[in-house]
Amino acid sequence: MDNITDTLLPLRIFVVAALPVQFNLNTCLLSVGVTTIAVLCIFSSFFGASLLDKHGNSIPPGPRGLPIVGSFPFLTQYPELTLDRWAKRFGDLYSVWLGNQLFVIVSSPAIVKDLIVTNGAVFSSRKEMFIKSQTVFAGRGITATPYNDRWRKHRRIATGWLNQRAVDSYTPILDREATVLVKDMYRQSKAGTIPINPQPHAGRASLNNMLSIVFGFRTDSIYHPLLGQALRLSREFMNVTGPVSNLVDFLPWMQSLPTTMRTRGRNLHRDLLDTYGGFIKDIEQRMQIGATVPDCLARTMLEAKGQENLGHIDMSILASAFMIGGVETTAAIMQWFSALIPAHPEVQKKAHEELDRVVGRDRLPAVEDEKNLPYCHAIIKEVERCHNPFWLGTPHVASQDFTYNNQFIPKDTVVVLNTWTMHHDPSRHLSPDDFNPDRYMGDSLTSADSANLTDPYQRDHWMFGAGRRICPGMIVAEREIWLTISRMLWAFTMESLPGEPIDLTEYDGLSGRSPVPFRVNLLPRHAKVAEVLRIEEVPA
Ligand code: HEM
Repeated sequence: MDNITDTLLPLRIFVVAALPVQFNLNTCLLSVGVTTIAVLCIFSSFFGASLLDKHGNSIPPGPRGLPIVGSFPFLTQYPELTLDRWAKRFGDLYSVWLGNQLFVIVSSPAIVKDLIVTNGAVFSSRKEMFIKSQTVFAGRGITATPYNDRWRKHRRIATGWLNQRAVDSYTPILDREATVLVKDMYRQSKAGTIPINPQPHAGRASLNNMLSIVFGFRTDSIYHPLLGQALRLSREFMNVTGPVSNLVDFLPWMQSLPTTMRTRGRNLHRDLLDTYGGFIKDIEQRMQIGATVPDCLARTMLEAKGQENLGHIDMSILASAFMIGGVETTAAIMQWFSALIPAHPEVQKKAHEELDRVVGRDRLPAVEDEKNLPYCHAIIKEVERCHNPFWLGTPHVASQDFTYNNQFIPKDTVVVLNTWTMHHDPSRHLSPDDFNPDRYMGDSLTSADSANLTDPYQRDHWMFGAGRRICPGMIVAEREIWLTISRMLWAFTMESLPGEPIDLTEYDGLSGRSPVPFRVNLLPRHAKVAEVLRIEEVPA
């Protein structure tokens, strides 16, 4: 195919897509179709790249979508379920158009490995989305940065703070927050006599861990105003910047218009700088007057800012990426755990038996106990398989043309890991809709180690992404989740309330997901709970 035909192909795709619309509607609406085609002619240049490689291989098949907006309208609610339906129809590698942007959706571990891991040099970039990269992160932010030197620098700083040795050094922080979580739940539930909503407790445990690591301080109560503010910022970030959160990213002509989405993006940028940039300024001032500043990421960045050429916005956005990436995520797993366990008393009973046998009732489970508590370890993996907070992860981008098994993936294509489909593949996970931790018995690996397995079908799950952009916070996240969940299991029997079933299908959030608010009864399991937690008295 010659170049002219190449350039016109997207237009043809559009015209084909537009035909059923015109056919079904009355002649009055025909003019809408004609206008739409005219508009598309103007924007057809945005499709830009050729959709065939030099051997004539075309892009993977996929749903046709609607004129102009492509498949966007089908992905605004429960996108993971729509992607799963399409995977069944179009296969493990298929194309989706959102506005002028081509996405390929990858639904099999083998293809994830071939593309994202083995060909990591090609598939490790990010699309500079208008809202996320340009507006909210102002061209910075490790999560959104293309595969370039700036990303390498930020990734090096992040890994320095999140590697095994670093995580070992601040395990006392994670340990303290996990105990505080259980104590606060015990107190707020008045020793199990009134039901509570676990959400603020999970949120504060995660927030305090990240605040301590990034800024060297913590909040002292679930009513601290920073908790609401931090959770609001994370949620707003997930809602405006998710892979299919807004059409403005995919329709460039909308980007100069004063849309609500653009305003939200700008406000979020301002709020992140005010909040997290504000903490950095405070720390810098304290350092300038020689006050003591605890060891934390912000101090490290300030000390290295000359050498690393880090400006205030760089530091604020990197800190924001930690606060956004590290709070809502781990908190969501704790919440899904608290929502799932009351519905599975048999799972809870087995975990309690294991904890009594291995840890006993005189102390809380610790980091070292994990290897001897395979069932509790398996519960966590199963929660993560069933309720990955990010079904669509953070998409990668092809930085050059690539042909895979005779299917063409043009440069700048966005590549999405369809983790819902991979987590529910019955050939990998028998009866995938069941919550069944037994499926992970015998898998003693951490998720960080599991991600390095040669056989991608043996990997536990895909919650942390894959390849060179894989979540650098895995080690801290896993340790934090282990300490909080194993201690909740140790301390409480968790029960739902009569007449108040916990909804396990609905969720809050467009990109990051957590359960809709619910309450549970947390009954202390034995008389030693208060003693071990050193709770003198519970307020009446
Ligand atoms: C349950 C907890 C978590 C989940 C599910 C999660 C998930 C993810 C995913 C899916 C990605 C994208 C990976 C890819 O591109 O393939 C990611 C990236 C990232 N995560 Fe996490 N994450 C979690 C916890 C954390 C924590 C605790 C931190 C920080 C302390 C963190 C910091 C980051 C950063 C900085 C990136 C960007 C990496 C890059 O683009 O190079 N995450 N995370």
